Amino acid sequence: MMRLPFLETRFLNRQYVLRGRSSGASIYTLSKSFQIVQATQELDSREENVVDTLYNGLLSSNRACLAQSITLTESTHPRKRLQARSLLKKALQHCKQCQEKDNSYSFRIGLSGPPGAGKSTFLENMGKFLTTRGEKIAVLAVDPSSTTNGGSLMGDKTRMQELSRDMNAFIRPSPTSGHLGGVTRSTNEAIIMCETAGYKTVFIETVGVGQSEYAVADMVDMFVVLIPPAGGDELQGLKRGIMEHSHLVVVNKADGDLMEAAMRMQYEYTSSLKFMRPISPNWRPKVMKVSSLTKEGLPELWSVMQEFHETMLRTGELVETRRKQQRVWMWNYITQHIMQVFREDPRIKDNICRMESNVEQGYMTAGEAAEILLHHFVPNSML
Ligand SMILES: Nc1nc2c(ncn2[C@@H]2O[C@H](COP(=O)(O)OP(=O)(O)OP(=O)(O)O)[C@@H](O)[C@H]2O)c(=O)[nH]1
Repeated sequence: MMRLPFLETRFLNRQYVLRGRSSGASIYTLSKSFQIVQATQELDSREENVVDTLYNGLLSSNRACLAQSITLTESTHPRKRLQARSLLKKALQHCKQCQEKDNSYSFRIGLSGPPGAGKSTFLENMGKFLTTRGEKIAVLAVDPSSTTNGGSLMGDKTRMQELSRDMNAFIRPSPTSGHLGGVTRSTNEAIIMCETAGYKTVFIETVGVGQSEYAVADMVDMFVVLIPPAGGDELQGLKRGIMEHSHLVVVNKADGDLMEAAMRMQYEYTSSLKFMRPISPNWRPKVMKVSSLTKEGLPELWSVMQEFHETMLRTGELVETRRKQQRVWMWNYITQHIMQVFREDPRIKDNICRMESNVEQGYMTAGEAAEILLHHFVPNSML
């Protein structure tokens, strides 16, 4: 047994100690059979107190505790990660008990749409509509662009001002750092925290309609795309992707001079549905139009959303989809993390470019280059 600061490492037969991040934030043992065990250590009594206070705060729906709990899950500090894990375990147990007791499942809704489609206005007014009916709603923003430009587009603006003052609403801007994997992981965990705090309707909002936005589709029950009535060529090109991923397309700004264009858009999208494979065996995607400004169509839209939730619960599809999603995410995180460790490994880093060039120029097959790199990484592996 070998001791490392903060972490206890278990050595199985042939294992290699790897630094998970350049900051040395986490240390992993990698076994011969590629089994990865993240070393852990018990929480001390102060840390346990922190976790208990946050958990009790969540149960009493304390918004400050909810915000702190989410911040904890976003931390990459090893001690904080340990606390986050302990808190998440309690939170998950609580959610599971609620589900088993009265089959009460939260409703996770992904909302995407190009900039300017009216997402903030929509969430502000839909949110108010729901909170006045006594619902508790959470809005979590995910800004995939923040992972490449280091800043959050959505965090910069003051959005949903009225809703943010509403005691029945909780709004959280996007985490501003980390790679997409990190951001989506934080969002997954933030959803659990919100649900533990009694926010039974959780909106996950992303800017844009592209590949990274569709990642959000894999963490929600219902994926909704909000589009403006006149989308131009760009939106036209994305139409197929939008239709393939969405349970519901909402044409916003169906008011005043834009009403006619909104109707045309609704018709066009409805027609193209005929040529699409249904996204679910129990639900046929719908195209609706609303005005977030005048609030027209919002109650009808909510009825359809509820119909979806009820159908998915009744048929068991919601539970089944969530199970699949969790499995997929687990492997996504593992893959992302291993790739990061691999690329940053000093034995690999300097050789990557050379191997890529060898492969590109035909001096080596892709398989051979991969084998060489993997041998540097796990010298005794049976490749
Ligand atoms: N006429 C009309 N205008 C709307 C409606 N909803 C939003 N808008 C306007 O559209 C513009 C963009 O609205 P936002 O809510 O900021 O849009 P967004 O999608 O959140 O934009 P980003 O934050 O840039 O992604 C604003 O000027 C809104 O007033 C609507 O239903 N009807």
